[in-house]
Amino acid sequence: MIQIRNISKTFLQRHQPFKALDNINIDIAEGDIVGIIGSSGAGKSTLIRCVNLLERADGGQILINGTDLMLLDSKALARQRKKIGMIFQHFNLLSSRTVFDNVALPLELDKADPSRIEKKVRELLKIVGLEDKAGEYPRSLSGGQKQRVAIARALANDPYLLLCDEATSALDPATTQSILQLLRDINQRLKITILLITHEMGVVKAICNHIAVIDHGKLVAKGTLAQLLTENKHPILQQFIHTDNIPVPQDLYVKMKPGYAVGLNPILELELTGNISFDELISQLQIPHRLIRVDIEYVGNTSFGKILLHLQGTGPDNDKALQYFNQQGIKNTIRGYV
Ligand SMILES: Nc1ncnc2c1ncn2[C@@H]1O[C@H](COP(=O)(O)OP(=O)(O)OP(=O)(O)O)[C@@H](O)[C@H]1O
Repeated sequence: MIQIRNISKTFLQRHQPFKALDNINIDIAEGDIVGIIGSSGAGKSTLIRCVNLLERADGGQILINGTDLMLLDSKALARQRKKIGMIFQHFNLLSSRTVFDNVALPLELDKADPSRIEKKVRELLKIVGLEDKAGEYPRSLSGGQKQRVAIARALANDPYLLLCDEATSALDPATTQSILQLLRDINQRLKITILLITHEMGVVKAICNHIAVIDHGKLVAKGTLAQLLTENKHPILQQFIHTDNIPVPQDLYVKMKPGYAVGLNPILELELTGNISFDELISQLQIPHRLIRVDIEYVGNTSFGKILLHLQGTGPDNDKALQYFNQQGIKNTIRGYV
């Protein structure tokens, strides 16, 4: 269990104190993947650096299974730090060392014997899928491969916690997915708790069980993604929900009329914001209809996103359906009539 307790951090900016973190409290359970999100300058990097004391907070506690890292002397802190791995946006590999030697570095610093280093590095390279790259130099690797090397290096001392500072921000979407998959595997297979910071909502949606939202140095929300989307309306969370209108397909668009006329049926855009699941909505909609487009995501037992629907019941039936949506608090917009 990792407990971040009352962590504040003040920097001097042009001789003036600036509070980058203001009394942050977060609990991280063993085996969790926690994402810290927030806009640029919110304090994410500062917070993650306070966790392994790369940055020393003004006050507060960083409790790891009850031990407060802030109170340790430098020797004891160094011992604890070995058990906290960290990866960065720009990988931070040593260009003069091969892949093998980059991964071996923490073990060499720890004065491990060569046979143990050999065995451990081979094992780590296998975990990250780079067994065949041991002798290469970082310059000949892709961004994703470099991050894999950095992950292997971060795992060298068998950490219980992995800190990821914008670890996928320099990678393309496909590579991002593969690195996230690797992080998920590591979390599950090696039982390593992960604390990551990101400004990419996709990253959080892909792997985090819990989320903390930081804004101007303050913790403004925390919980599961589903909880945050349903209970907390902080503007930063709205980015999770699709806001663009769904385009009406061309064949319907050309026939669409702006107002009701006898024989026409409404084309509706519905917005699901977590209060009802898509499956439940469809099962409750007991009138003829056609789903034109569904752009939703499942988060836990709820659904978020938009649906374009052509109601095809009788006039009164269509009205009843609209009434039902309103009663359920489902935002609905009539885009036109066909
Ligand atoms: N060493 C420092 N000296 C002075 N101010 C600093 C220092 N480090 C960070 N800050 C300030 O603290 C605030 C938070 O910075 P931080 O890097 O933690 O934000 P962030 O949320 O990680 O942003 P980004 O996503 O852009 O990296 C910023 O206003 C930054 O200018």
